[in-house]
Amino acid sequence: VLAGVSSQVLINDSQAIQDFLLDYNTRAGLIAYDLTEATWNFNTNLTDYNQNITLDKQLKWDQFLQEAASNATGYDTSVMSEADKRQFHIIKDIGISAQTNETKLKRLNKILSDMESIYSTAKVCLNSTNCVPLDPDLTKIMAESRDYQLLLDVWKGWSDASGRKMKDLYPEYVELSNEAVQLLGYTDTGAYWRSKYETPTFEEDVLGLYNQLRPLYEQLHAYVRRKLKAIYGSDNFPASGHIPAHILGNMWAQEWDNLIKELSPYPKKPTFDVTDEMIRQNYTALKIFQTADSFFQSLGLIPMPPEFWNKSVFERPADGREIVCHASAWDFNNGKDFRIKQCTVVNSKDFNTAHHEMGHIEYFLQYANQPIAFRDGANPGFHEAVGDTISLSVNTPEHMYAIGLLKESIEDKKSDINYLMSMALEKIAFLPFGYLIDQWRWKVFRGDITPDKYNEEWWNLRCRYQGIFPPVARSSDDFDPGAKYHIPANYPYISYFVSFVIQFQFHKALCDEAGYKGPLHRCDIYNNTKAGKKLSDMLQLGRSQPWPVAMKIMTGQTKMDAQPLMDYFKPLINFLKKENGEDIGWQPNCPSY
Ligand SMILES: CC(=O)N[C@@H](CC(=O)O)C(=O)NC[C@H](CC1(C(=O)N[C@@H](Cc2ccc(O)cc2)C(=O)O)CCCC1)C(=O)O
Ligand SMILES: [Zn+2]
Repeated sequence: VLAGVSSQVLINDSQAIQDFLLDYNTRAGLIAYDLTEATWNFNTNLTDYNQNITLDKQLKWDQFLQEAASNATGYDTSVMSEADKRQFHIIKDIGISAQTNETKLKRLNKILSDMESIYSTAKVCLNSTNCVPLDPDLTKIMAESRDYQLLLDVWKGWSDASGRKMKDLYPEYVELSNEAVQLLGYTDTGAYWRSKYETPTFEEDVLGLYNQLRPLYEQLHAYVRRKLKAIYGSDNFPASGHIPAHILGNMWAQEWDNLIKELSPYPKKPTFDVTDEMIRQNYTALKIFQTADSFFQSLGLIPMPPEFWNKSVFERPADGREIVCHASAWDFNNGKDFRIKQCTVVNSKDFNTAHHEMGHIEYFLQYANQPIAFRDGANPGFHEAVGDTISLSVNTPEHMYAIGLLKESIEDKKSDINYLMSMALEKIAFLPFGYLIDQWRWKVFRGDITPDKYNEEWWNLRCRYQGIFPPVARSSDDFDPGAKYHIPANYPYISYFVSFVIQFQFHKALCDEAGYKGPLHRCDIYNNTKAGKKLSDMLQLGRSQPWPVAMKIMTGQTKMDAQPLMDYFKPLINFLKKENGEDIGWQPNCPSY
């Protein structure tokens, strides 16, 4: 007997198609608002009560998506416009919400919620009475301490308090997530995540970009290694050439700009770190966001709306409640309510983070009139690049001088090198980290890395790509990937690697549009509404077109291109090549103890 082939007649009436889309957008907006509100309440007050409400709303949202995706298959896309075809495709492409087995879906959502809670409430006891969280305490120690052993205790303590606690949840998550996306025809979760780029050669493209940029990282790594050897003594540095993972000013060694005072090539010249001046001028968290908002407005972009100022959380609440301190930007899907949650500390790092988060909000605002299916970045890297592109202008000595956070701008070549070094310690240092996180996860989702090898393979990638190594032997009970927010929070990460490349393309494009002629690293598009218009023309598209269309609107061409980044840092790389000579590189494998 033939399997019951449903010979359903596809609906091809144009009015019926428009009615479906209108109904979807209306209902999706309301249900998404409910879920976002509940998730916000939970993230800003991590109680079981709030978790249960959030999980209940999540299930309702998943079931709505399943129903809409199922109904959408009843329509004949061959009679539709390209735009409507694209909407229907996205409406059907519902990811892990596709899991129709309610028990499995609830278990998957519970595991994800629990992993993020474990991370966000983890604490390290510095002594028998003082146990402190990552934000701001451990972050501050990792940034400011130069005590090798204290840094080691905090680094190990954090991994024990976070990653170890979720070790057994992760394999279960992987299995349930893969099973869900396989219902949509994806081979595994990594394939589903990569499909957001709509680029068949995406993995090769990012590998190509990484290989192009690797020489810049090798030069920076060699310079920093030599400087740190002088500080900590060469005993702690193995012959393999790796740097201990805990002495780079950051819990994950992903950005090294907290070491600028020790690493500045010309210590007698300014380092352009504005933290002290911000404190001297009594900057508050609110003033940081007002300053960011005024830059966006100077470009003619949309100002932060009243709800943003009334409902955002700009500081860790003082009432002792547990919250998710990891910064984030929220779109409540009603065209009016947009918020940032950030446990802001008054320093230059959080000043930049505020611009990064506001970049997300500006994107939300610019595409608010798009149908819900199109309210997303042209690709996930675009969403991450908006705020950072603005920050490339904001961080210039010229701009910091213009807003009174620097008493002087750059007056000579040495200061210029110091500035490029401070930017390289954030942008070049990040590249291998931004690349490797999802190399690990894509392999885990594919089954190329099994649970018994999770931690070993994590460190093989960290040793190989970052040229760092774990300062204490790792045990089979460790789960160091879980010590990095985006793993328990289930955020794809390659979007940041893409962003760190394309933000320099965007910066160059906007500087060209503004008629700027000087070196790229000194360009500040402040007050330039012509550049602002080019940016908003791209942002308004949201995800309504494939990202090469958005890239062409911004840069005149359709590809990711590392050249603007390499041009930006050229003077520094020349300096480093002279400084480093032949003392560069490291063995691919981790050093043995
Ligand atoms: C509702 C919701 O969750 N929304 C999403 C946004 C969206 O998808 O709409 C969101 O808010 N994600 C949070 C995440 C926070 C930050 C982050 O995690 N950054 C990476 C990498 C990095 C490092 C340096 C840098 O300059 C830029 C990025 C890290 O710190 O490792 C913390 C500091 C900066 C950005 C973010 O904003 O991307
Ligand atoms: Zn972001």
